[in-house]
Amino acid sequence: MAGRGAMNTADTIFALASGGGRGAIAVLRMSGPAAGMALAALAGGLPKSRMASLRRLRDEAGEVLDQALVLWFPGPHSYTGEDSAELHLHGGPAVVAAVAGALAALGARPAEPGEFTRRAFLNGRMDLTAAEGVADLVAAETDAQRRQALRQVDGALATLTGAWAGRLTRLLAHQEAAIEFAEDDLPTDLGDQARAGAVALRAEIEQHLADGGRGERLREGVLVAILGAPNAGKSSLLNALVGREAAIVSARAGTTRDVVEVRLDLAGVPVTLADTAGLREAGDEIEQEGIRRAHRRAEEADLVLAVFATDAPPDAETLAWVTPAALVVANKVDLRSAPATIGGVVPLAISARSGEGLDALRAALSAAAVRLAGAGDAALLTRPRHRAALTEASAWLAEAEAAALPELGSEALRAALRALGRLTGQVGVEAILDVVFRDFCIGK
Ligand SMILES: Nc1nc2c(ncn2[C@@H]2O[C@H](COP(=O)(O)OP(=O)(O)OP(=O)(O)O)[C@@H](O)[C@H]2O)c(=O)[nH]1
Ligand SMILES: [K+]
Ligand SMILES: [Mg+2]
Repeated sequence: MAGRGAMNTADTIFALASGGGRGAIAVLRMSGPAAGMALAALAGGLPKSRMASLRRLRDEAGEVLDQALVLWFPGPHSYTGEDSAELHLHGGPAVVAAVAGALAALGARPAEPGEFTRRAFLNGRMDLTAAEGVADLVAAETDAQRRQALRQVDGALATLTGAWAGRLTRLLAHQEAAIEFAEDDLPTDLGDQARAGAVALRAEIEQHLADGGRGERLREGVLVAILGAPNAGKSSLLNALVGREAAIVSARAGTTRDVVEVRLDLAGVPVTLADTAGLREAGDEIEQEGIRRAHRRAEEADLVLAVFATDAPPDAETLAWVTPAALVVANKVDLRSAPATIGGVVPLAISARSGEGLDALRAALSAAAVRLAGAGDAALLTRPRHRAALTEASAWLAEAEAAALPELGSEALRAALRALGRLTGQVGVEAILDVVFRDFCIGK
């Protein structure tokens, strides 16, 4: 066993690559050493490479299972790097089940989630960040997410990391040379050069680390918590923003208890909008639990939307959440005009009932979402794993800069290089493979 993957790559695997359920066409893909044999057995011979051919598929008993387009991708120039095939079947569940049964009878086994891409990585067809990008692309719900994932598939993060690793390798060479020359008692500034290079490189890495977590947030979605006193109109506002009655609205204070969450696409950024229980001291046990949940969600939120109603004075509980980072809303301007400021902030004047001011609020929310998550067009870190690797590389560079002896500096530079290698999957891969591929879907 090569040690790079826990699953046996001697197996030939297959999986439905298109979505489950009934569809016009279902794509079954397979990969592995027996893919050619299995395809030939099913289709009565191997078709031309990478050309779609219409074939009758038969099982071992000779029964026709379907008429399908079949594609043959001999390795190593395939997605996985192995011999692979695709069967474009009629999309009925019985057809898919019959063909899957025939493949199993030929010795292939159902693939694990992410196993195709895992094999592509193991066979050097892509680096780890590109593999992660594939998972993100499949999961992308919005334009900005799609752009970010595609950039990562295209190698934006790997290219950046590779360039840093190249520079580090040169620094290391300088440092090693400095050690050699020092033994020969020759004066040299190679060590100083290496040190200066480390300083510059660390500054660049730190700049990327200081990205405000935008890439990660775009992957996960931005969380916006709607807070306010009972009856401020939080649930009405949520409903108005999503255009449906997602939350119960009533004239009774304390209507909302559980947190009600809806998903919105704002300027290509996925946003979860959380409606919460109105903040107040009074109320029964259930309402108090609701208020605790409101506070918890607000603490977790990337953005707080503080809602006040023009027909009541601003309440202290909600005012406590008004910060320069919060969006402040004065609702019910159809009843009374909005105050100039609330808690020192100019509020957005809206009416959840008449719709006044909602476009401006939507624009403000979109701008905040893009500020928090980016638009998907930079080579950003998209996972905690990336951040951890770069943080470690930066720490080792700092160590190299401070090293009292050139030998210690060399050691630290080498450690920094290893940290960068972990990001793209060149080093230490055993420990992270399962983490990376666990959130893939089956068939990818
Ligand atoms: N006139 C007017 N009434 C509104 C507006 N928005 C909400 N209301 C009314 O205010 C009352 C409370 O609205 P909700 O949306 O339930 O308020 P809430 O903040 O979710 O209340 P809780 O869930 O109890 O905390 C309802 O009777 C709404 O119809 C508005 O813009 N103008
Ligand atoms: K209410
Ligand atoms: Mg409510």
